[in-house]
Amino acid sequence: MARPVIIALLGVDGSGKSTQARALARRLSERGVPATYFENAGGRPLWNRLAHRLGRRDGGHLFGRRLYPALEAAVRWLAVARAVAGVRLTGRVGVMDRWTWCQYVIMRARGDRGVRLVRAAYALFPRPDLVCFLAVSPALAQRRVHERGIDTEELGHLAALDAAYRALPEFADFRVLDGGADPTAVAAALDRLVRPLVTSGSGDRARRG
Ligand SMILES: Cc1cn([C@H]2C[C@H](O)[C@@H](COP(=O)(O)OP(=O)(O)O)O2)c(=O)[nH]c1=O
Repeated sequence: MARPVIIALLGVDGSGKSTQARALARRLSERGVPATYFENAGGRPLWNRLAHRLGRRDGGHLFGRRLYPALEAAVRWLAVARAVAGVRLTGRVGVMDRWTWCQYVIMRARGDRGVRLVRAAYALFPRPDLVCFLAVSPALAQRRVHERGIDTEELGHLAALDAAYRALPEFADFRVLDGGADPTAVAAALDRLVRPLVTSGSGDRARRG
């Protein structure tokens, strides 16, 4: 059985990952390349809702600065494991909204300890065949998050996330797309990068090189 293709979209909150990843999975499936969208979240909205209910500011405030990142990393580990199992069992292309790096980045941006430990725990996950970083200015990201109306983001935090992505040792291997561009242009750019990896009628990888 051929190893299924995994495509990951990364970027700060509001960069358009979810919108673009969902649309990409849909386009691929419509074109005869069965694809599934996976949201590899760390459960932050859930933790925050729980915290608000218990009268705390957010998940970090409720669980503390050591336990909260561990909980978030564990939830994301489970999500990524489920996504990897999903594509391996079905052979479908996996379009990943976030990947392991998002956890390291959020921990670095918050100044959490334990990134090396989390990296070790995530080391068993495969490297996606294509990783796209949707680059947006913190101001645009903040505006989009605000308009989405689910949560809010500090400008400084968005800038710290962006910097943490760019500081990743793997960043040079990511394909950087202008996430602030018109969504149809972003989708077209994604399609151009994805096309050589997939063959119509199957989720199998079109072998490169
Ligand atoms: C991609 C995109 C999203 N949006 C909106 C849709 C969402 O309400 C919000 C955030 O997009 P979303 O795809 O949810 O971003 P992320 O998953 O990276 O957090 O911005 C735009 O207004 N313009 C765009 O080009």
